[in-house]
Amino acid sequence: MARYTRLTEPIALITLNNPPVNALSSAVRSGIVDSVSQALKDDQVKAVVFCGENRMFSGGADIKEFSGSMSGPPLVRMIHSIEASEKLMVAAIEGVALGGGLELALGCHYRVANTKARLGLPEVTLGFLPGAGGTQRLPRLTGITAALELITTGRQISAQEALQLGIVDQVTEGNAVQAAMELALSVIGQPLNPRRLSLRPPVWSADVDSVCEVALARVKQHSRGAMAPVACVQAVRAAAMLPYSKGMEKERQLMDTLFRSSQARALQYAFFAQRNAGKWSLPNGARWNNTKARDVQRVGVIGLGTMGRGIAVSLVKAGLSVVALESDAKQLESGKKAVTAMLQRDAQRRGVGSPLHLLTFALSFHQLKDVDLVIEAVFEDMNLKKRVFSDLCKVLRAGTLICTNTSGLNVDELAKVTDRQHLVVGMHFFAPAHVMKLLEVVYGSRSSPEAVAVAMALGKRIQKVCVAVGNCPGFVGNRMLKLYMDQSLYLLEEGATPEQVDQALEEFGFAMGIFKVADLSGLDVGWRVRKASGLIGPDIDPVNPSRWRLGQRYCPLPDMLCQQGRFGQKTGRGWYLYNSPGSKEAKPDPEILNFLEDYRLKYGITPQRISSQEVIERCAFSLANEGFRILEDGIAAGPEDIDVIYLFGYGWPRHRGGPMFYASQVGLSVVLEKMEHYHRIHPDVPSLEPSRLLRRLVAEGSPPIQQWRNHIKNLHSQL
Ligand SMILES: CCCCCCCCCCCCC/C=C/C(=O)SCCNC(=O)CCNC(=O)[C@H](O)C(C)(C)COP(=O)(O)OP(=O)(O)OC[C@H]1O[C@@H](n2cnc3c(N)ncnc32)[C@H](O)[C@@H]1OP(=O)(O)O
Repeated sequence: MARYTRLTEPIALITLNNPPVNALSSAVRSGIVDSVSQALKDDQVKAVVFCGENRMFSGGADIKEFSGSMSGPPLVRMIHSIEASEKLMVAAIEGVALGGGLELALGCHYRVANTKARLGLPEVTLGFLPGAGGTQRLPRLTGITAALELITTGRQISAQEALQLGIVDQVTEGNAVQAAMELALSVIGQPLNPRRLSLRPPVWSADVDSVCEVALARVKQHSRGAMAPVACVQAVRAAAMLPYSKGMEKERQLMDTLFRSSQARALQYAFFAQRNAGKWSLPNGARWNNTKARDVQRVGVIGLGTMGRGIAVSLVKAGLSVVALESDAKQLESGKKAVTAMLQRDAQRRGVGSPLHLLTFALSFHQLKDVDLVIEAVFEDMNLKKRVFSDLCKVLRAGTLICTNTSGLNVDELAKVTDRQHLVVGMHFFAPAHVMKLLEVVYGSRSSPEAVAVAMALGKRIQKVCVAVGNCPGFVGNRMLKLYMDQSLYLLEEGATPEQVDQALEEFGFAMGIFKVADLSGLDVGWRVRKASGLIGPDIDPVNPSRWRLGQRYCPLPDMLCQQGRFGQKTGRGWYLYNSPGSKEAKPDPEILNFLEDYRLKYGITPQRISSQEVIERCAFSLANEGFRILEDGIAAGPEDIDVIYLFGYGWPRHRGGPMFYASQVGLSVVLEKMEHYHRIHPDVPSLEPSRLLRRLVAEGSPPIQQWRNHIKNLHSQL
């Protein structure tokens, strides 16, 4: 796990060997300790160079170990003894030096990095802080301001930036191990004390307190209730105010608290859930590792509205060649302008050449004849999409995949109009498609494993977090969203205000409350969908609309707002008031409060006091309850996939893991009890009835979330 090599020069090489990222597992730490002791015992060895196998220094401490009982040599002590060693220690950084990996390098007396290396302390993203001395050593190298920024954000930096900040001593285009050896030979014998960071005074900033206050205010504003960024500021402040040993005590204290927190558990769960999502599986047994994806080079994008533009930009940025099609010249021209401007801006920002040569704009389907895959992104209308699909079949080569960017329409129904049902899948992007990371890849009943593999691989290539999901109305994300939205609306009927609901959700950690999100997306979008689905029609009285549709409770409030032309931000009025159409600052609107009061009076609803706790329980538990139904139906392969969808597509706070993880943390029996309670009070809302899977998991002793997949398998095998 750490290989010791005695070189001909007076140098020993210690190679960390724990693929794929050389994480500092207990075995690796033991290997390092043994190797260092071997080097110290060998009188001929004057210097030690640390490096990683496969040109990868280290991805840090082994995150998997954090959920068990930690054994082996502690990282803090190991790094301390490396720093205190009487022999010269040099880190040769290639690939990445992250977290504990960088902390190990900071314990060395010199650091050399390859130009392509990336360095960082991302522990904050896992719910704690660089607890192996990173909060105390880094500020002593870079000064407080830079250390605060790096540690509180977890940002990874290039070798070049690391050199500018003083984190590495040398950057090389060539082999970092070779360069580290040469550096070692040139400094052997020089005093080591000045190189021991723990002995250095911190690089003082004129006013540590005010720098830390500013940092604290910034992290509080962005952290949405996450504790780790705040603790990171406190630890770095200690580095500036206290001697090293006291600073280390503070780091340890803060680490102890964070390490045990549910937030750290949630963030570490999210780390693995995200990586797990790529390991897709289908109910027929096809999986990521038994299905080959063929290569895609040329993609057609149909429709250059908001979604199509974002999709085209994402594809071109990843180096794919794109044919973008519109139905008329005017729309093509406006799409072309927008896509070109987005790509040029991006190239300018990143300091790279413009990729516009990869783009072709077209008005005729015939120009798509050579593409490997098409993504249809026309208006969300089944008949229109069907027309596009059958037109496509007339021009596409036999093996070309047809993907639909629908947010919830039936993929099987669309596939039926084609001559290649096995090559049809959904690719549900989220707006704005060039920014949002999530991609739901929707397999229909006839989609071939290869088609799913191709869509997943393409999604990964354009840097999306892809989740394979089954075909049902709304798929996973929007199917759950509907119930979340319904609950929020019922809360308004029962006495809450949009601000009150949003405030509770934002305090919980959502990036934005649901009513602000609705205003941003445009209330008319849902209105159109409800009209198309027959929920609103000529038989509904527009003045006194019924609160009962299709056999269950229905809230007509959003329809009534739309009738008043209140479509949200774009019209300057929605659930909130805006200074002008298009402006973003949402202000409470007294008109809405009167409107809600009149509505309750009209329907004889006595307003109740709604607590924040009730808002969270009804919204979050409804999401989880529907998540359980999705698992029962086999639409998602596991709870982690659902959580990834909510983390990357719906602003669920990462430090709460996702709705399914949250339910597991609150306790499944508590969630069951609450759902039973709310269903008793609101029997007209069938979705509040606890799902079968939730009941079953509780009956089986509420197993940890990592075991739910087995229970679901058993449930399916009994059906
Ligand atoms: C009880 C109270 C006690 C309290 C006190 C406790 C004191 C304890 C002190 C401990 C001090 C610890 C201080 C240090 C902490 C850390 O170092 S935490 C880890 C910090 N590092 C990271 O966050 C990096 C995470 N990894 C990445 O960002 C990326 O993986 C990568 C390294 C940049 C590589 O990316 P890519 O090539 O895209 O590959 P991936 O798909 O992401 O990963 C490949 C597989 O490797 C697994 N993996 C990656 N990193 C780690 C890791 N650090 N530990 C374990 N496993 C890791 C990843 O899950 C993938 O696995 P598979 O999916 O199985 O292939």
